[in-house]
This record gives sequence, structure tokens and C-alpha cells, in this order.
Amino acid sequence: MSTRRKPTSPTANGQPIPLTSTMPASSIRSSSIRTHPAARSPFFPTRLEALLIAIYPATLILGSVFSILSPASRGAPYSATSQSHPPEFAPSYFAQKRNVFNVYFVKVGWFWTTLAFAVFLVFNPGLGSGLSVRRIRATFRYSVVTLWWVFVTQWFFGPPLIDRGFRFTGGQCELLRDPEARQEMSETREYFTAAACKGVGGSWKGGHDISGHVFLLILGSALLWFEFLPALTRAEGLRDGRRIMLDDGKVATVAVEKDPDAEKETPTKQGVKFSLGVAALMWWMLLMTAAYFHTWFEKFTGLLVAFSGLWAVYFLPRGVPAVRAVLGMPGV
Ligand SMILES: CCCCCCCCCCCCCCCC(=O)SCCNC(=O)CCNC(=O)[C@H](O)C(C)(C)COP(=O)(O)O
Ligand SMILES: Nc1ncnc2c1ncn2[C@@H]1O[C@H](COP(=O)(O)O)[C@@H](OP(=O)(O)O)[C@H]1O
Repeated sequence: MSTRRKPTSPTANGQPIPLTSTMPASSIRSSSIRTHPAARSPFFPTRLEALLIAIYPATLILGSVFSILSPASRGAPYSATSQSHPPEFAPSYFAQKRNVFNVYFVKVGWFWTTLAFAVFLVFNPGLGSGLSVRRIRATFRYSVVTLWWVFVTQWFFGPPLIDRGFRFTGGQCELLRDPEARQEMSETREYFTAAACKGVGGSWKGGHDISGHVFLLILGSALLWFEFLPALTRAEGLRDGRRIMLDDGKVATVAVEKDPDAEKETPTKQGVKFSLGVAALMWWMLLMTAAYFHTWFEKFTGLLVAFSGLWAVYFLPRGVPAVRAVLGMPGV
């Protein structure tokens, strides 16, 4: 039997009063605790967040559908090993690996994510003045997301998770099929990673290759959107409508934990424009990756791995007060 109480929302003339950021903090604190069993779990996004997050799978579907329907893409040969169209048959500039946006933007995508986040962190007044708690928590969130990027694409106590997944699903460096190379391999364990394999002229074949581009572009751009959207808008679904679990297990809107100073601040674009530009270009490159590279399943796993890291940083804390005390929530 449920021990939860009925909702205790305030009423006026029998009508419920909406919980808004303009209510005095004292009344919000006591009145906004909602314990209705049907209340949406704090671990899940609000409706507006879900709508915005859905842009990512929608983009992957759009790109994949385009690649199936476009006569130029259909007519161009495709190499499953290189995950791309051979450059001489590339159906568009963006289908070439050497395109300038890939080389200088996506391939160093975490540098751009870091720079955009740093600009937001330093210049957005919504984070308080100086080394505020909100600024420190935002830095923690960035660090954990960065750690996830490191584990998935760069290093995970040896080869990164993408390379371990590839090997685990039966993939290997093509040089290993050559018995001579196999002998040398016992001394050169570096062939275990995609980068080392390609570096010695081998081809990394046979396993499931999670799309690193899809992973990085979603992780980096969503980090930026999650951080700066609450600073840019007063939309309920991105700010006060978010639900959290309190220490006593009750579910409330995030207004109960809000710093009263944050209430007085008006939304501002200061420090956001550069992040907005980086996030928008990342979306475009995600669409290009979806249209010209990888199988649909490799793109889907790239999305899943990115979403799991984002969920741990942006949704898990809503339901676990101890984690929330360290990572906080954007705009709170
Ligand atoms: C509370 C816990 C604290 C823990 C803190 C951990 C922080 C770790 C620090 C790690 C250093 C952060 C560095 C930040 C600055 C930079 O990002 S500079 C590096 C720039 N490099 C990139 O951006 C590379 C991005 N590229 C890739 O990841 C891959 O190339 C790819 C896009 C995934 C594609 O892979 P391919 O194999 O090349 O196709
Ligand atoms: N949008 C894009 N533009 C250009 N190249 C892309 C791309 N998306 C993926 N690629 C290329 O496709 C290959 C597989 O990408 P990933 O696994 O990172 O998603 C990589 O090749 P290289 O490793 O030869 O550079 C990568 O550069």
C-alpha cells in the first residue's frame, strides 16, 4: 500500500495556484512538495526537455533516411571498413573525411566544447560572482562529462571503451591475419587500439564500431545546451518544473532548493553566444555524420553511450540528494 500523501498544492477560490518563480521562496518551500504517486519520476526529463532531447535521435533518423533516399549517396560506393564513401566518389563535400569542419572542429571537438564551456562559465552572470558554489558545481559536472569522454574515446585503463567494445564483438586489426605480423604482435600490444592499428597501416575490421563522432557531437553539444538553456530562459520545463527527490523521499519541484538570489536574476545571453555557435555547428556535423558515415546501429550505439553519461550527470542527481549536493543542477 502506498504511504504517500495526496498533493498539497496551494489553492485560491478552489483553483490550484501554479508554482512559479515569482512566488516568495518561503511559500514555495512549504507548498511545492508533490507526493502524488503518478508524479513523473525525477530521474526522467520534463516534457520540454524530452522534446529537446528527441532532436538527437530525430537528427540521426533524418540523416539515415537522407542517405537512403538521396540518389547521389545511393549511387556512390561505400566502404564498410573505412565507414565512409571513398573520397573520389564522395557524394558531397561533407562526405569527405578531410573536410575542414571534420579536421579542425570534430576531430578536436572536446577542445571546442571545453572552450565554449569555459567562456560560459567565466562570463555568465547567472552563475554568481567569483568562485561561487554554482560555478564550482558546473565545473564538477563538466569534469565528470569530460571523464566519460576520456573513458569512451581516449583511455580506459588501457584502450578506450570504443576500442574494447570493438575487440569484444570480434573485431581486430587486419595485420593480425598475417602470421608474420601476428608474431610481432606479441611484442607490440599497441595494435589493440584503433589508432595504433591504423597508424601501422592495418585496418580495424570485424567488430561493432560505436560511432565516436556521434558520441562526441551529442555529448559535447548536450553538455552545452544543458548548462546554458536554464540561464537563457524562464521556461518552466527547463527550470522550475524539474523534479527532484528530497532527503525524506518526497518528490518536489526544484524550486524548493533554489538559491533565492538566482530568482532575482533575469535571463541573459552574456557568455552564451559562443556556446550557442559551437552547439549549433555540432548539430550540423551530427546530421552530416548521420547522412554519410556509419551504419544505423553504430550511430544508435553512439547515441546510447552519450545519453548514458548525460543521464548520470544531469538526471541521476535529481533523484539522489547526495549526488545532487556535489554536482548540483544547472540554473539552481
Ligand atoms: C570529479 C572528477 C574529476 C575528474 C576530472 C577528469 C578530467 C580529465 C581531464 C582530461 C583532459 C581534459 C582536456 C580538455 C581540453 C581538451 O579537450 S584538448 C584535447 C582536444 N582533443 C579532442 O578534442 C579530441 C576529440 N576527438 C575524439 O575524441 C576522436 O577523434 C573522435 C571524434 C571520437 C573520433 O574518433 P576517431 O577514432 O578519430 O574516428
Ligand atoms: N561528419 C564527418 N565528417 C567527416 N568525416 C567523418 C564524419 N563522421 C565520421 N567521419 C569519419 O568516419 C570515420 C569513423 O568515424 P567515428 O568512428 O569517429 O564516428 C572516421 O575516420 P578516420 O578515423 O579515418 O578519421 C571519421 O573521421
